[in-house]
Amino acid sequence: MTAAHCISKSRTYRVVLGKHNLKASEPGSMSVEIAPENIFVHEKWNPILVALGYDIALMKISSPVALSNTIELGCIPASNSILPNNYPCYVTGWGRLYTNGPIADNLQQALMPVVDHATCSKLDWWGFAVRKTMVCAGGDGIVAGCNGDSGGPLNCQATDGTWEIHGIASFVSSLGCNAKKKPTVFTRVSAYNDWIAQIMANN
Ligand SMILES: CC(C)C[C@H](NC(=O)C(F)(F)F)C(=O)N[N@@+](C)(CC(=O)Nc1ccc(C(C)C)cc1)Cc1ccccc1
Repeated sequence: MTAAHCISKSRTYRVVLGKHNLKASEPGSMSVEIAPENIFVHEKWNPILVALGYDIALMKISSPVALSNTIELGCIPASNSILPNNYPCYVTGWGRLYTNGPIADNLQQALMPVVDHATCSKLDWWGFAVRKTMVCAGGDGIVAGCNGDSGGPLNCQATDGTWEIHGIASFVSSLGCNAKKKPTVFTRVSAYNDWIAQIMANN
């Protein structure tokens, strides 16, 4: 699962599993080529109307993957589950370490509390650019996702200890990744359970 805005017709993709340092060869990792017909971008995604949402895509891995201590599953949340304001989640990714900075070699993680829709859609926050099909996190003016984190997960631990992927990194402010009152905006995965199920059932 990734962001629709990461997918372009002119590129081919491979999924790399179990990675930590992108510059090292790591025994616990493996990579899988993805054929174009196995990439499913939400049909309502519009790259010039990012604010409408639908920034979600799925890739089907053709061969089974062995789970290990470096390759584990993240769970899809229950349909329409909404996390409360300040719920602790973590953004992870190899995106820029700060606005216009270098991308990370090692996978980074950052604690970013959820910002509820009521707050995130305030006029001096994201206003109408954020929909209920999105989830916001961060916005403290310090910690944020940044470009290159696109398509990455917002990881939130459920009360039973399982890790759920509540968000797919969609956008940050052009004023700067960690602009105050501009939390990182994620596609809310729990808004797309039916679409995900339909794609998986038909492919
Ligand atoms: C490709 C765009 C549509 C989404 C892209 N997303 C990301 O970088 C992500 F957050 F997912 F990691 C982004 O935010 N790109 N920026 C280029 C910013 C951007 O385009 N943001 C944005 C914000 C809102 C909207 C719509 C919802 C009004 C569109 C784009 C990153 C950036 C930020 C600061 C300095 C330099 C680069």
